[in-house]
Amino acid sequence: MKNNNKGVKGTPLDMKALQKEIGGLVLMLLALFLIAALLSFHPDDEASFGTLAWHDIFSRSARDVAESIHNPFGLFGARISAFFIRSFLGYSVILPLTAIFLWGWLLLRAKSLKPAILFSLYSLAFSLDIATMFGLTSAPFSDMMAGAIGRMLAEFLSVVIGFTAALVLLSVIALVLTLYMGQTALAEGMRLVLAAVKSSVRSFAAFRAKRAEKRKKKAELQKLKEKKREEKREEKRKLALKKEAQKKEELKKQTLKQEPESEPFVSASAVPLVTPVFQEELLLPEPPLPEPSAAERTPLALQSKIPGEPEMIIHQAVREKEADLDERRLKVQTKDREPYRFPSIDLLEKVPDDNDQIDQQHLDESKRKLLEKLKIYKIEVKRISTTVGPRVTLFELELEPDVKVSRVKSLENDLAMALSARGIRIIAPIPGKNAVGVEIPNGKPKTVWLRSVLQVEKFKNSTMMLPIVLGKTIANEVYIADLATMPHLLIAGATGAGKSVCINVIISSLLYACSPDKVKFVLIDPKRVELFQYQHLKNHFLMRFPGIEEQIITDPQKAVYALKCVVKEMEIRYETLEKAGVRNIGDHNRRIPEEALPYIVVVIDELADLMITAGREVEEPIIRIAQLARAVGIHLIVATQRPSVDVITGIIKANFPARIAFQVASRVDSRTILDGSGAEQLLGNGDMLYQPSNQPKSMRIQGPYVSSGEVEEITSFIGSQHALKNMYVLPSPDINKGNGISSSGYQEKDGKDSMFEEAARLVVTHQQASVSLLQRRLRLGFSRAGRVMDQLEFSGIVSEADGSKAREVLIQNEDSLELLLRNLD
Ligand SMILES: Nc1ncnc2c1ncn2[C@@H]1O[C@H](COP(=O)(O)OP(=O)(O)OP(=O)(O)O)[C@@H](O)[C@H]1O
Repeated sequence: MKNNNKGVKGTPLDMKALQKEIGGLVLMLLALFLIAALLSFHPDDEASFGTLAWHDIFSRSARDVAESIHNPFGLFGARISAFFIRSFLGYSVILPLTAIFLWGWLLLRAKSLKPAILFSLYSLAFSLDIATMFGLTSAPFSDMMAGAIGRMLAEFLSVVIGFTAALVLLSVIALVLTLYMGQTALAEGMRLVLAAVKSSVRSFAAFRAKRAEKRKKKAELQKLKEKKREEKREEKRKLALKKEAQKKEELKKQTLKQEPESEPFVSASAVPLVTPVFQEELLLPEPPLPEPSAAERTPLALQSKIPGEPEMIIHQAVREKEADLDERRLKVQTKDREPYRFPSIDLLEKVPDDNDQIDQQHLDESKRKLLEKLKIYKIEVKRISTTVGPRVTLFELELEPDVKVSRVKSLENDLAMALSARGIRIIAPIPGKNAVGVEIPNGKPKTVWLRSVLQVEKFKNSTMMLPIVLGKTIANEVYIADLATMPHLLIAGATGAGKSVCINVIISSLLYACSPDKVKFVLIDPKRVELFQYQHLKNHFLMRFPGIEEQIITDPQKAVYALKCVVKEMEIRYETLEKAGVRNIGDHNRRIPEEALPYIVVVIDELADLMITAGREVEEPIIRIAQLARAVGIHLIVATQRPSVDVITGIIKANFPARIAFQVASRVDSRTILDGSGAEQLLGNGDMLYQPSNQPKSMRIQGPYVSSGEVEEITSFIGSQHALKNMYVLPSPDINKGNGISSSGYQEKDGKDSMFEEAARLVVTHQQASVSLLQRRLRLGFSRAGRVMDQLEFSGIVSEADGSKAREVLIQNEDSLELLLRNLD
């Protein structure tokens, strides 16, 4: 017989109800998420994810972009809200989203869906009406209320029935909807929504209370277990002590039996043991630490072993093979048949005689304090090995198997206090090793001189394209990186920490390694004082810019121009490579050596100064170069003393995988630069953490020191030579045609957007220069409209952007505009 049990769980009917409930809950949560993301819309987020496609949302670059996102729902929330506001119905979409919530609620409660259908229709009609109304107006916030659909409908209506009739019609529709439908559907809908919200809040509160109760119970259970375990341990200990005492007693009896006539002598081990404390008191003191003799101090790779302490192995410092740089061919002939001489190494000051002796006393002292502190926290160390670097010593601690690595990491501040030293850094664990690293500053820090790191075989025989010496690692190894593979470098750190010295070292390395045919520099120095010494390089290494005299750029507006010239050069180079049928500059130069292209190194010493004055205008070309220039041999070195997210924006960071952090004020600053802490513990004076683009962890390096006197010597030596006949002039961003790599996909004419002239006429007719006007009237996307506005500014049609103030239209009437457009042609 068939059982018709409708109410029993597990029947098909019940499953259906469950599915509906789950569906309802999902709809409610989705609606709440979308509403919250929409209300958290932040206009700056669009700039951050501007170049990130939807499908890149899980990529590595997305993680960096996500850091600069203001929307609390992250990248996804930011994109969704921007989609609703820009491409859909603007904020008016909130009503249809509320309708989704209502659907969910009614499904969950298994109620009739009629009110939801009514409310959906009403909300859709009402939001379309409102969005179109805002689309008709040009109030500052109207763009955000209308969205693309509202603007499109407004445009259509104003063409078909005119602006006034459209406004009247829409107002009447809104009134009718509010008065008639509103009384029924809206009232009902709102009542239900309110009921749903109240009930959700109540359920959530109940859920939280339940969880708190559960947690409390769990904690009590844990305590009970711990107590029992402790009791068991105590019992075991007592038993062991009892056994030990019995053993001793027996031993004593035997001894007394064997030596009845001997002198009464009480040895420490023969004393009957009553308590473990007594036993500890009777232990003989450890022999005093032997003073290290002079002979012990000198050899490297020695071992120290103090009874009761883990043995210490001192690693031998790497001895770099020296080489005389002046032995190579110093005189070469440039492409335009001018002789060129490389600077001699003798232009750098002689390195003071520095002995390699290890400060053994400081080493032992640091080790003792370190172990003492670890002992307090019950962290047992099996073995220690040390490597003495130029500024810090690395203690590698091999821990007992049961010690957690994270415990040592949490002691960073306590250890710093115990050793009364700044600059203690804990690496837990050391990558690839079963050990924790503790870096402790040396008692007597050593300066690493530029001459000493250039005079090595590694540099002399380097096959790198653009070798730059970054300094010495903790093992005293000279570290050379290839700028050509980096391919761009971000340098950040507090003022006075060593950024400028580092830039001088990098440029000097390149001057010692490359001829003027191989590398050229674009130097941008908004601080005006850092790079002026390189003026001497103007006839050999510095790029020229069309229309401006200066070769070292200090003015922010000229910096934007110079960067745009570099972007143009990059585009032309792409065309050249395409024509030659090669993939990168290396292949091109090998295939057509007579037309070899020089590498271009763009140095910006103080990005913050540029970002403050030129903002997005400067960010845009930097990002374009950073994203595309690697294959064509253009490399950026950007330094800043302000490691904040408004200077190192997510998108800049995403495109500079190789970074150097000098000492910074806080952990937050360190994170901004390196995505991890550590730079706040650095010592200044060239002590850096270098994050290579191809490795997950940063490494500590001591940067070399080069004085401004030495830089002056090198540059004036080069400047005193015959000027090159053919100087490299960058193309003007506007004059040259062609755009081989236009990533935006829109047509360009003479470097300008195809809508440029129409946009110019529009802003002059309306005497209003806003990006939203261009978006609305010319149906351009947000970023394209922004670019067109930049072109209008560059052609002198509108003023430059000034914070929140609207731009001014600089051309008063259409006749003057036509004249200007003809001249631009
Ligand atoms: N590698 C180094 N070795 C030894 N001392 C150094 C090193 N680098 C920098 N210093 C010392 O620190 C001082 C400041 O360095 P530098 O001018 O490079 O700092 P900065 O970070 O560029 O500062 P700012 O942002 O104010 O320009 C130098 O004058 C020098 O005395």
